[in-house]
Amino acid sequence: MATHPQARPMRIVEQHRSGYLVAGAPGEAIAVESLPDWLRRSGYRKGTIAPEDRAAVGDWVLVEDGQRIVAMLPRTSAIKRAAAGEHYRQQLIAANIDIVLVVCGLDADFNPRRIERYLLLVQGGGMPIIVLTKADKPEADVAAATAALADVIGLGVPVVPVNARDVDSVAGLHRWLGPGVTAVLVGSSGAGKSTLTNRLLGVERMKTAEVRATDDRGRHTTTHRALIPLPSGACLIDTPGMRELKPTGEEDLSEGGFADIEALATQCRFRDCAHGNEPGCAVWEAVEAGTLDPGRVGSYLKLRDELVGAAGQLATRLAQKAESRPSAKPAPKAGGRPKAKPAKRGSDWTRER
Ligand SMILES: Nc1nc2c(ncn2[C@@H]2O[C@H](COP(=O)(O)OP(=O)(O)OP(=O)(O)O)[C@@H](O)[C@H]2O)c(=O)[nH]1
Ligand SMILES: [Zn+2]
Repeated sequence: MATHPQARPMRIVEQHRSGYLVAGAPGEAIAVESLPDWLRRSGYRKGTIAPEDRAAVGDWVLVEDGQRIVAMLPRTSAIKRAAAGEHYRQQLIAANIDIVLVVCGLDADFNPRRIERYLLLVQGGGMPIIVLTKADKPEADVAAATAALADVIGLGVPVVPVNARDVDSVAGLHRWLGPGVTAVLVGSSGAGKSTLTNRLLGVERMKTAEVRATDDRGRHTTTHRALIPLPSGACLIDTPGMRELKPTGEEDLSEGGFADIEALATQCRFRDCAHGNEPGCAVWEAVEAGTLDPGRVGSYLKLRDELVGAAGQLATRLAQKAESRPSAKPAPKAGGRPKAKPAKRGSDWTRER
């Protein structure tokens, strides 16, 4: 800010291929020019800015003359995902998030495994709160759902059953959505994210969230804004990118919804226990003792394998990046090493504790 005394801090409320919409106050949406570096195609070439280092919805930037981004301010948090495609890429979905509302319906969509997966994938992106929508439906069984989520609840994650169509019912969420708080919604299609957004906004349809944006060709397009100010003073981010999360390889299984299994794993006889059929596996012993749900172990192992795959791709990408650098600096350590334990299927269990 000292470098750009004329600039004003503004927040990214919408991201387009050609640029950004920013706001300095609720309701604003001003099209601004992006930093030239952010428009350049990223690759392994020297000097290109990685996609995760460019501004995303929720980022604060410095804007000069109300039309040009001149700098990005440091982030407090970020939610990333691995982008789809042949090459490993990270994609930043949203930045500066305090609260993650994991939305799941208490209907046929209810799936505690999916909730655990979301909890893992959004870690580091804010405090999670599980919102169980459709609690008003006859088939909704709040007690059974709460019981199925006992392990996650035990980790301190709040669970709030609501009727997302009812303003009074969602009012319980306001205690987490005070002024200055930024929340993001995740959950599968039909879970009730738009319905919940409308009730939190207190209006019908997402009309107030619609803006008329001018793109660089001067055309007007009506878009759904990604960052929506709520009457409570909080901001709600609802981006399509949140709807399909893939692990980046940087997630730490011990910090997500599987912290209890990771803690158990430290008790396994072999330090590199893959929790397959190794003797002395504390994880399977807990299943046999009836204190751990085998279904959770199954989804834990599946996610762990996905993480190992993603971590391998991430490491390859970082190595390529380091190689393409002219000054042969050593590869960056942070983030380069997969945090997920390698899945050593059928390892020879040599490293006994
Ligand atoms: N009875 C009842 N119906 C709900 C509730 N929440 C959502 N619905 C209904 O479920 C359907 C899907 O809700 P949406 O809000 O569109 O779901 P979404 O998560 O935004 O879905 P996508 O936009 O596809 O990601 C709509 O018909 C809603 O009216 C609820 O708490 N109770
Ligand atoms: Zn084990």
